[in-house]
Amino acid sequence: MLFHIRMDVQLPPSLSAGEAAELKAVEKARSQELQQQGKWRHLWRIGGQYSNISIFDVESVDELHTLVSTLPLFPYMKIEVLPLCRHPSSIRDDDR
Ligand SMILES: O=C(O)C[C@H]1C=CC(=O)O1
Repeated sequence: MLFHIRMDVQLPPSLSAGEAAELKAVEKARSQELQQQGKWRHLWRIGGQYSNISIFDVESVDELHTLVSTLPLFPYMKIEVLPLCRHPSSIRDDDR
């Protein structure tokens, strides 16, 4: 199952620069692990914003929820999820 996800990050001003850097490093490692596993299929920065557009490829809504809600930055992100279905006119075999 594919999901289009938008993540808007808002770190609290109370977080020190060191704490923010550590959190971002842990988040980066986790996101790269999920990308290696093929779960986090695409990751794009939205220009000019601390936000991304991602495509997740998971087995279920429960799996999606578990992966997203355990991201280190989850407490500091607003997340929007759109479930994706195969378009009948798509020429791409992996669009499912
Ligand atoms: O930077 C972000 O968009 C938030 C998050 C997603 C991947 C990552 O390394 O951080």
